[in-house]
Amino acid sequence: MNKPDALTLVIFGASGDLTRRKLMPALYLLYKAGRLPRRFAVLGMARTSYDDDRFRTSIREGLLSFVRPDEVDEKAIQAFLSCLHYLSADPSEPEAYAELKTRLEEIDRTIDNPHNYLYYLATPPLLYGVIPRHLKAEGLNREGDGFRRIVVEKPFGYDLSSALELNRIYLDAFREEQIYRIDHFLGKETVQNILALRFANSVFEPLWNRNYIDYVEITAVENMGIGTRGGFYDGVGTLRDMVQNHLAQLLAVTAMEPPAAFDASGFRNEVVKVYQSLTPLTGEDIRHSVVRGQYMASEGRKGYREEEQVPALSRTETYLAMRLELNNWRWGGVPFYIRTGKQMPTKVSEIVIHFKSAPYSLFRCEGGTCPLPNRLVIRIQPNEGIVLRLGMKKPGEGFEVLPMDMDFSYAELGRLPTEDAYARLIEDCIAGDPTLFIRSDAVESGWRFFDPILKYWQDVPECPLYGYPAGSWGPLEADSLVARQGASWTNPCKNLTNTHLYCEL
Ligand SMILES: NC(=O)C1=CN([C@@H]2O[C@H](COP(=O)(O)OP(=O)(O)OC[C@H]3O[C@@H](n4cnc5c(N)ncnc54)[C@H](OP(=O)(O)O)[C@@H]3O)[C@@H](O)[C@H]2O)C=CC1
Ligand SMILES: O=C1O[C@H](COP(=O)(O)O)[C@@H](O)[C@H](O)[C@H]1O
Repeated sequence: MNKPDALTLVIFGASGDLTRRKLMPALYLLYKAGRLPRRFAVLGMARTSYDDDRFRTSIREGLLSFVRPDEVDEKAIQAFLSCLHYLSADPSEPEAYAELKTRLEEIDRTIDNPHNYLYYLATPPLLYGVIPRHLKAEGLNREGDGFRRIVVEKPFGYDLSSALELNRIYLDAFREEQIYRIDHFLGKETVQNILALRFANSVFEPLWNRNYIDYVEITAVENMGIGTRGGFYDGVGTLRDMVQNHLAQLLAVTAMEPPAAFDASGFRNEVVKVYQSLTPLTGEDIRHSVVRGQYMASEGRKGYREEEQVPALSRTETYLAMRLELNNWRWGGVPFYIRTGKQMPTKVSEIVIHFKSAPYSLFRCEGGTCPLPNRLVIRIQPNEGIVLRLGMKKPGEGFEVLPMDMDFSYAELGRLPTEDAYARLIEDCIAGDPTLFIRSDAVESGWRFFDPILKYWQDVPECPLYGYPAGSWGPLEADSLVARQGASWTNPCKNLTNTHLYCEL
C-alpha cells in the first residue's frame, strides 16, 4: 500500500448527508485504525455558515449516530475531530477557489503537507462539472511536489451525452489516473469476493458459461422508500440511481473474463468488454424486456407520489426489472435478469446463478420431490455468504433426491464486512489505486447501452409505468418477463433449506 505521509482531503458538500452518514464514519474508522496518513487534515467546504467548531460538532453528532457502538471511542473521536476544518463558501462561485487555495496553504503549513490534495465531490450532481473547471482555473489541479486526485460520486452523467461532456471536462483538468469515479458497490467486500470465488477457485470457472448456465439473476432491492430524498430522486429514477452504476458493476464482476492481472488496467479492461458486449436494445426490446414500476400506498406505507417533494403525477420509476444479453462466446444466449426497487419486502442484494439441469435424469421424482438444477446464490448483503444447491439422496429406502443447500457464511472468515465500502475506497484513493473505480471508457460504454431506454421512455410516454403495492415484490409484469423463458425470480426469503442466512419477513 502506497500511503503518503501527508494529505489534505477537501470535501465539497461537507454539510450534506453523504458526508455525515458515510464519509466521516469511514474516515473515522480509518483514523482509529491508524490507516490514514500520519499528517492528515480534512477541509470541508459548503455554503452553510459553519465555522470549524460548529462543523466538528455536527460531525461528532453524525459519528455517534452512524458508527457502530463498539467502534465509538471518545478519545479517538476527539483526536479525529481536531483534524477537521471548514470553509464556508459556495463551490459554484469562482471566487471561492482563491479562498480555498489560501486555506489549503495554511493547513499545509500546519501539517507539513507537500500539497497532496484529494478532492471529494459529495455535492448534488449539478456541481460535478462546475468544480473541476474552477479547480483548474485556480491552478488547484496542477501537480507539483504533491499529487492532486479527484473523487466524484455517482451518478456520473444524466445520460450518454452528459456523461461524455463530464468526461471531457474532467479530462481537460485532470489525467485519467487522477480521476476516481466512485461506485460504493465495488467497495463492498462481498462484491470483491465474487472475483475471489471465480478466479481463486478452479471448480467454478469451467462451468461459468453458456454450456452450463441457464440464466443469471441479479437483485438489489430495498425495503425503504425514498425518504427525504424526493427532490433529488424524482429527477433521477432507478435506472440512473441504481441500474446504470451499481447493477452494472455486479453484472461486470459476474460476467467478466479473467483479467490478465489484478491491477487497474487488467480489471477495468474486462469491465469495459462486458459493457461493450451488451446486446443493444431496440424500441421493441425495451417494450418487451424492461419493466418499470412505481410504488403505491399500501398497508400503512406511503405511495411514491405522496412522498415529500415528489410531484403528484410523477412518472419517475422506483422499480426496474430487465432482461439483457451479452453478445460473446461465453454468454451468447444466456439471459441475465436484473431487478432493483424501493419499498420491497426486504433489503437484499444477491446474484443467483442457475445451472442447467443434468443432461439426463437418472433419478425419477419420488415422494413428490424431483431433482432440481444446481443453483449458486451469492449473497452480497445482508448475511453475506454463498449457498450452493445440490441434489442429495434422502437417507433410507428408495432413491429420493432432495435439494440441499451447502452454505458458507462470510462471518465464518472471522470478521464481518462492516460499513467498509467507503473506507476501502477512500483508502484506495489515498494510496493511488484506481482499480475499483470506474474508468471513462466504462462510463461511456455503460451509458451507450442504457441511454436508449431513457430516450425510449421520453419519446414514448405511453410506455407503461406499472404501479406496485409498497411492500410487494414489484409489478407482476416482472414475473411474466422471466416466466416467458421458463425462469422465475428467486424469493430471497424462501426456498432455501438453510434459512439462517436469509431474511425474516
Ligand atoms: N447520501 C447518500 O447516501 C449517497 C449519496 N450519493 C451521491 O453523493 C452526492 C451527495 O449526496 P448527498 O450528501 O445526499 O446530497 P445533499 O443533497 O445532502 O447535498 C450535499 C451538499 O451539497 C451542498 N449543495 C446542495 N445544493 C447546492 C447548490 N445548488 N450549490 C452549492 N452547493 C449545494 C449542500 O450544502 P450547502 O447547502 O451547505 O452548500 C449539501 O449539504 C450526490 O451526488 C449523491 O448522488 C451517492 C451514494 C449515496
Ligand atoms: O447509491 C445508492 O445506493 C443506495 C443503496 O446502497 P446500499 O449500500 O445501502 O445497498 C440506495 O439506497 C440509494 O438510492 C442509491 O443512491
